[in-house]
Amino acid sequence: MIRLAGAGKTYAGNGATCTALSGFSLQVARGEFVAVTGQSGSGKSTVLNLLGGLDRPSTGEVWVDGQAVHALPERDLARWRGRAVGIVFQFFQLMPSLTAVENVMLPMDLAGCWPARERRGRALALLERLDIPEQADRLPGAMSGGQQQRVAVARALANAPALLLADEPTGNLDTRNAAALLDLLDELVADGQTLVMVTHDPAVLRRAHRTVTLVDGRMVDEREVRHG
Ligand SMILES: Nc1ncnc2c1ncn2[C@@H]1O[C@H](COP(=O)(O)OP(=O)(O)OP(=O)(O)O)[C@@H](O)[C@H]1O
Repeated sequence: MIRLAGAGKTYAGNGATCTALSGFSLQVARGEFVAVTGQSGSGKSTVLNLLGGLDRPSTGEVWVDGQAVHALPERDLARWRGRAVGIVFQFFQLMPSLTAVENVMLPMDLAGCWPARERRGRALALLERLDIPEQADRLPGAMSGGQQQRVAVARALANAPALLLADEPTGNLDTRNAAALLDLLDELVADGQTLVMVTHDPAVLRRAHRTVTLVDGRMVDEREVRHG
């Protein structure tokens, strides 16, 4: 259902070109959890950016849930992304002036996916799902990092995206909060959520169904993870 086929990304600037990704192919099944790893600069974020339509491939194709993302005109890309993809970042990136429930409602308001009268209830249900219903009316600045990241996951799920993307989501959390967040992400995957995560964290790699390793923009290893 998700497919990168021969995807490449080259950046041009100052007369030099930089190849961030080269001939990268990956298929992710519905409900699968794939972790992408590799050293700094190896191309991990580029993979995520292509899957999320935040960037376009220089070569190759990107398919998400039947949509040819590489072929979408610029004007349709942001709209598609808002409905089909949820993204969680290392530094949460919540709107500081909005409460937790308002942050979660924002993607619904922007995409117009759900009837206006249902959005607040849906956002509250997601905060409940992420075990932080009591944070609904608080501002991000008054929450711990772990709580903020849960709000960010709830926000990413607001439009029931076909694909959840996460870029080092535990990178700014302590061990206990990181483990709690990973438990919640495990539960979402067990419920059928497709997840692609960039990470350096060995604890995350052990939880994935499959890991993909990049070196200098190329896949050098792909392996199934044995569980239990
Ligand atoms: N906008 C850009 N312009 C020019 N070069 C870029 C751009 N974005 C990424 N690159 C280059 O592409 C390569 C891959 O970058 P990418 O961010 O995908 O790596 P990464 O594995 O995610 O790194 P990190 O772990 O440090 O986030 C790097 O050499 C980077 O410098």
